[in-house]
Amino acid sequence: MKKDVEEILFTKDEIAKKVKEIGMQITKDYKDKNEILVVGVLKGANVFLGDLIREVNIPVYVDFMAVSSYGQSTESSGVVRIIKDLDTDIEGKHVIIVEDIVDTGLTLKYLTENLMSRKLESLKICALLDKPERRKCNISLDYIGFNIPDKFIVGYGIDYAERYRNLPYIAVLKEEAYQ
Ligand SMILES: O=P(O)(O)OC[C@H]1O[C@H](OP(=O)(O)OP(=O)(O)O)[C@H](O)[C@@H]1O
Ligand code: HPA
Ligand SMILES: [Mg+2]
Repeated sequence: MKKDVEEILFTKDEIAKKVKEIGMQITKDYKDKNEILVVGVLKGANVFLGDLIREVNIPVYVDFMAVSSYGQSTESSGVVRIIKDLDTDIEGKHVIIVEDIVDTGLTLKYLTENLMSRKLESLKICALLDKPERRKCNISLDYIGFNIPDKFIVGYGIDYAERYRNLPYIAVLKEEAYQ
């Protein structure tokens, strides 16, 4: 796995520091609410969500949606498929969508429109990584960890063709690894 890595963008410690900061900010912003519901977007956001909720110091409920648009490619198919919907009714809830990466933005556009139709109390978006150069639609992010350049990255939950999710850091993949 490591031989396929061109460059480490963020180390394990840098990620942990950033996740802690985001967790503190969420705690502050929602301190007057009884609870929040965090919706993780599987599979990529799984690792980030696991670390993030342990840095939030108010009652957190967790649910997941699974969507996919990249499959075996480094380019979005443009078609977002729901593979698993939420288990719970989110009407009246304060919801935060937790994403690993925002690239074209198509996944989040689809998800926000879908969740907004369920009459929730409030909706915010938290993404660890933002690749703004590649955006194909307009979405506003409430919590962002790092801005990244227009390169295909892996690690800390994020895959290429289902591989590299278990790298503890976030890295740029060598081109030959996916050609
Ligand atoms: O902004 P976009 O261009 O839509 O890309 C971002 C989405 O793409 C990845 O998911 P993917 O479809 O690869 O599924 P996965 O999380 O199971 O890897 C990533 O985890 C985001 O959910
Ligand atoms: O840079 C990326 N890497 C892996 N998966 C992704 N999905 C959107 N962008 C990316
Ligand atoms: Mg993927």
